Amino acid sequence: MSAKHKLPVTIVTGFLGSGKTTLLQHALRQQGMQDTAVLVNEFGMVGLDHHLLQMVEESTILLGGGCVCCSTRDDLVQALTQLLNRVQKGERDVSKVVIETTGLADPAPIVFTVLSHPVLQHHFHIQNVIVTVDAVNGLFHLRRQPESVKQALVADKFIITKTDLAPGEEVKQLLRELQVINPSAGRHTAVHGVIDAALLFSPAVTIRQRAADPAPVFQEKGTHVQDVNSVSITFREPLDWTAFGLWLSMLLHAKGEDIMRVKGLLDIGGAGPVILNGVQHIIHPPNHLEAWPSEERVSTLVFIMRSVSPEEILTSLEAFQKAFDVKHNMPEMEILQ
Ligand SMILES: Nc1nc2c(ncn2[C@@H]2O[C@H](COP(=O)(O)OP(=O)(O)OP(=O)(O)O)[C@@H](O)[C@H]2O)c(=O)[nH]1
Repeated sequence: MSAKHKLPVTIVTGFLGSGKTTLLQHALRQQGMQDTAVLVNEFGMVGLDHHLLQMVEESTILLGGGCVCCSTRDDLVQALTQLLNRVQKGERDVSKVVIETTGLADPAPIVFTVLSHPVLQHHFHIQNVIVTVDAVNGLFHLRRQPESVKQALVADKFIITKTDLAPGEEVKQLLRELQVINPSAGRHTAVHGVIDAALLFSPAVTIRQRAADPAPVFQEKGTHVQDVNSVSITFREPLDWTAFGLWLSMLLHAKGEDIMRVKGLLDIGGAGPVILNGVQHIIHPPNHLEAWPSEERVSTLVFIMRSVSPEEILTSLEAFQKAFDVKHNMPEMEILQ
């Protein structure tokens, strides 16, 4: 396959909760995006993003649990190889591929995998590395979370999200820091994911040799997850939304900086679930879905945190239930990773 016939791959990365899924949901609905194959990778075994993306792109593939940059590159190879087979047999029309990474991924190994794999390198090329940066938490993440800096370093385009929630001066400061870290990357803003897909997916002009360098890939393999915990809590009966909200607010108030991400698909008694989205201490307005994505109607809550143990979360929940006499709803906990 000649270079010009290789399928373009766009990697969408960005720190936890910075708006990757929101950006893609919006982009995939636009004209010219119909033949896009989407691969989603999530930290922790419970994937929720693919449910959201499936609403716009029915063939969204969820890569296995863990982080695509260190533990599941084989999954990535497998998923791309399978996709290639289907395209070659004429079973699928695909004009581009999008890989949404976890919020903790180092995108360099993903780029390296595509560029160096003996089969993939002949059929795919990396067109763009898009990095979403949350205007509210971006500076904090760049200073505290090494993964956030690694993502910024390989960006072809920064998409600054949530500028509706951040003061203009903070946004300017964030832009200045990004300029210092990676002056060659383009910088754009998107509120609630609204951006022209043509601009988002236009080929990057930056040079990628740096990201394709294999050396850091193996040195850094897996290191970022060392002090990160992830836990999934399920409830088999509908939740009391008010009591639940109170508990979560109290928990985030106490541990705000160390709980990096909360995501939930919650049964609060309606026809469909509520999607809960928290980033650091901010809980975004919940999204009510009309129907459940699968037959099982179970509330799932996923926490990703640094320096907080899964047991602390469960103990806090149980203490709250006891103190407020919340009946039923005994949680089941599964420690991920
Ligand atoms: N106000 C506001 N909220 C936003 C914006 N972009 C995203 N959000 C909200 O931020 C939350 C997290 O967004 P996601 O798109 O799930 O973020 P993500 O990067 O895919 O999250 P992970 O996959 O967990 O890393 C959701 O509640 C979004 O609705 C924005 O520009 N403005």
